[in-house]
Amino acid sequence: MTIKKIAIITSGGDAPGMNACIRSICLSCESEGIEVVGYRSGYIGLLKKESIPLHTSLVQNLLQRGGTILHSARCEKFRKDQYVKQAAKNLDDEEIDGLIVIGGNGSFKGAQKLQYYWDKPVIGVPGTIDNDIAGTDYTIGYHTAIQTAVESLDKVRDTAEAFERIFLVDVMGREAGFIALNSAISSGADHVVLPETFTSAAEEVMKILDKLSKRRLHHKNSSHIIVVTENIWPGGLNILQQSLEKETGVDVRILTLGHVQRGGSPVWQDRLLATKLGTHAVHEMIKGKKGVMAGIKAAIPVSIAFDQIDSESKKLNPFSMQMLESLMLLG
Ligand SMILES: Nc1ncnc2c1ncn2[C@@H]1O[C@H](COP(=O)(O)OP(=O)(O)O)[C@@H](O)[C@H]1O
Ligand SMILES: O=P(O)(O)OC[C@H]1O[C@](O)(COP(=O)(O)O)[C@@H](O)[C@@H]1O
Repeated sequence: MTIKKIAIITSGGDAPGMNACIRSICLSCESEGIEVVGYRSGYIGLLKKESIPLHTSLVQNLLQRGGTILHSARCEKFRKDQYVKQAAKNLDDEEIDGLIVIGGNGSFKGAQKLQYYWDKPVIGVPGTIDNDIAGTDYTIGYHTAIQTAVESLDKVRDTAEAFERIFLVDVMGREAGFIALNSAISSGADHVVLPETFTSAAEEVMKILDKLSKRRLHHKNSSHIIVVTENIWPGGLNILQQSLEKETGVDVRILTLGHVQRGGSPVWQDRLLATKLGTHAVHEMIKGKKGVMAGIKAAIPVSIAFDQIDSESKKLNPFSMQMLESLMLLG
């Protein structure tokens, strides 16, 4: 089948580098003589037929811009088959020959369903700060989110040190510890609470107290930074704050980094990844591939079928986890 016109959506949590990916898709299509449109706000735009032509003039200077010019959204309706069928019909009505979905795991579930009801190709590109998509080493936005977290953690260290305080810093990741683990290592944090290793609040408090007392043998009167993955602490971080204040007598403060981790100009790793994956997605579509994610393995673009993406298989790096245990005791 000849591809004459394709569409793009950005769906789920936005991530720095989504714009760079849109640019890459448009430029690759331009050189192949393919027309490109974008639907606004993910699957919502697809259902409302809200498309805009993406001329190459529109994507100039987009490489370095955070956010997504197409806007993003979570569309609950799309979980129902009737709406997926409606989207397939809308794409046919607009004579679209292929769809590229830039998003996370949820967006790919929608893309997989759409592929079931639509005979033209649907290709996913992993875009989420969480890096929680199996089958790809990295996702677009992940490196920028870590950079943002590390810059904040460095600043927190300055004020924590001045007051000899303990800081609990809440970072994003949904149910995955990739941002937490790597921002903790890169900022020299004293402890990290990860969903992958969390057992119970009581056990984690014991671990924290043990680390703090060992660290104090080396560094008296020092500050402590504890990075905690969001949504993990039963009852919220103020419960941990209270128990640490009680046990140590030290002032404990909480900082939630929140959505700043999703914003900002993408770092070079995300620009490069987004550019590679956007181009790869277009080339794969031209070759006739469908129902796949364009991912990256050892710096080489790969294609993985949606039904082969095993969400359990994406693990934190075991070397990093071991290293963290030994380094954190020394500061
Ligand atoms: N099981 C599903 N079936 C169909 N569509 C889904 C499904 N899960 C998620 N989606 C669609 O993908 C959107 C984004 O999913 P979400 O999990 O919020 O973000 P992300 O794609 O970043 O993981 C949802 O709002 C919905 O429109
Ligand atoms: O913007 P919202 O709806 O508050 O969502 C917050 C969630 O989105 C994320 O920032 C990104 O997650 P997804 O890319 O999977 O959507 C998570 O880290 C966080 O838990």
